[in-house]
Amino acid sequence: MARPSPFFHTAPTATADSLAILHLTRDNLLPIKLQTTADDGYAEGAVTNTRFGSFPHSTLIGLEWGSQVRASKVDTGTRGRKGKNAKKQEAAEDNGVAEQSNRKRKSDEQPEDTPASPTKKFKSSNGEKANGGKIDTARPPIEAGSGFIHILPPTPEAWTASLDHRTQVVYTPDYSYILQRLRARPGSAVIEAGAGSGSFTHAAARAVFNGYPGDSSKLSKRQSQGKVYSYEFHEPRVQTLRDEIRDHALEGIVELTHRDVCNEGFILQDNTPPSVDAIFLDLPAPWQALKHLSRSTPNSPLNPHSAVHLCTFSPCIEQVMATVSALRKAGWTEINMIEVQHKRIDVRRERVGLKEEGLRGVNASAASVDEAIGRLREVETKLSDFNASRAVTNSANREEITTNTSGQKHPSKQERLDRIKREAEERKLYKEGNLVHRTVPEVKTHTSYLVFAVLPRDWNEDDEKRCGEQYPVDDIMRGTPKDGKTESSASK
Ligand SMILES: C[S@@+](CC[C@H](N)C(=O)[O-])C[C@H]1O[C@@H](n2cnc3c(N)ncnc32)[C@H](O)[C@@H]1O
Repeated sequence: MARPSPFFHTAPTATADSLAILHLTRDNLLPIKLQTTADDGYAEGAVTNTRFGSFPHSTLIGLEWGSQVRASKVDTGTRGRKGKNAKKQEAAEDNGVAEQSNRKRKSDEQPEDTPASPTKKFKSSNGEKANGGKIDTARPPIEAGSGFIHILPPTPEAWTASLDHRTQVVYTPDYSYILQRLRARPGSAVIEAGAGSGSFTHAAARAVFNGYPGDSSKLSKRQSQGKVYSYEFHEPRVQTLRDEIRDHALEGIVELTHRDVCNEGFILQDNTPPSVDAIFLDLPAPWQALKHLSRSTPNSPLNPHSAVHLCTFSPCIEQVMATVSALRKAGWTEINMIEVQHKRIDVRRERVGLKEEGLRGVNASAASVDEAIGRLREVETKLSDFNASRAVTNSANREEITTNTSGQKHPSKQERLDRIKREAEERKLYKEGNLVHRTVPEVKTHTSYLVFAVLPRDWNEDDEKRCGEQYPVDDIMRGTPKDGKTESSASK
């Protein structure tokens, strides 16, 4: 029985030795492997350092997915006994992290308020730092109160948002649309070239997954094992993706081949061709690979029993034109081009008015003419009282409470802000204001043109004859199926 992939079978809680995604902010996610044993010298065991503080894995293991986790104070333990330089460097890192986390997030702030820091992300994506001495008994961690994160299960979407970018990647808005148009479903066989950073690979693997190799007894006779055939010609990328496929238990679902598909085609390592229903080409010159995607070439990688759906992903219109022209010449049909213009929509309550002065995330200008006039009157009265009384001559004391000729007490600005803050605690802020929505412009999606096409299955006179015998046209027109029953009697 194959080891289950965390992308297809997620335990209800985060377990040791499994992949988890730490959600730092909306655009900053960090993949880590949860460990029980420490190899980095922290007294608390394995620890992941983030800009929002340190997170011993013992505080993460066993949590339900989606839980909020507070940062902990960690003791560097044996890390402190390492070489002088390493010690210095680590101290600097620790100070940096602590300083950042204090500055960036008070314990009651939302992660979404803070912009992501891409430079930091992959430094800490390894999570744990250089090895120190092994620690067998981890010290219970103490809550630091400096920040928090959320722990998420691994999914292709979270992986895309957190993976180490070796290349431009295909983002979720694009690949969800592509996989749907390619009709990728459990049991499909899909070609993907080039595999690059493996973003599309994970999404495609989930789309086609219907069991592990060796479990074929669970499939019906008509079902085949879903599979992604990935190709990449850049050797270091192949090696990194191969390691990830192994770590994520996707071997058997994803078959990665180191090959230049434009020159060498889609033959697998064992010199056999795959037999696929769908093809996704994310290459600089996809039209050069089309000559290998014909039904007539020897060792054709196309499934002879079904129509084949194709998508190419190109950043410029010249590439699209070259691809479309090659597709037409090669007999592909239903050729069309799509550009996914994904927009993230921010929906929130917008509160406007003077009673919002000093509160966060509001527009504290007057909400109506009446409110503006009221405030002007207040200022006028205060000014005339001030001039009349001449009680305070020093401009620095103007904001102080004074008893004036009108007999009124004018609160200082600080008193007004304190009052507004007190009153806000009593208000149901989530219900107030106008519900507004705006598109967020900076959604991460590599805008490209998607060209789709379909290559129908080959059809000859024998196929026509066989089909005619199986579904006689005259009988169908008379409403008499092959077994002699009329449609109405058959449906009774
Ligand atoms: C934009 S990246 C693909 C990103 C990938 N789809 C993802 O979602 O992470 C393009 C990849 O195609 C690879 N490539 C370019 N020409 C190729 C060829 N002829 N055969 C195989 N791979 C190729 C490049 O090395 C690069 O890694």
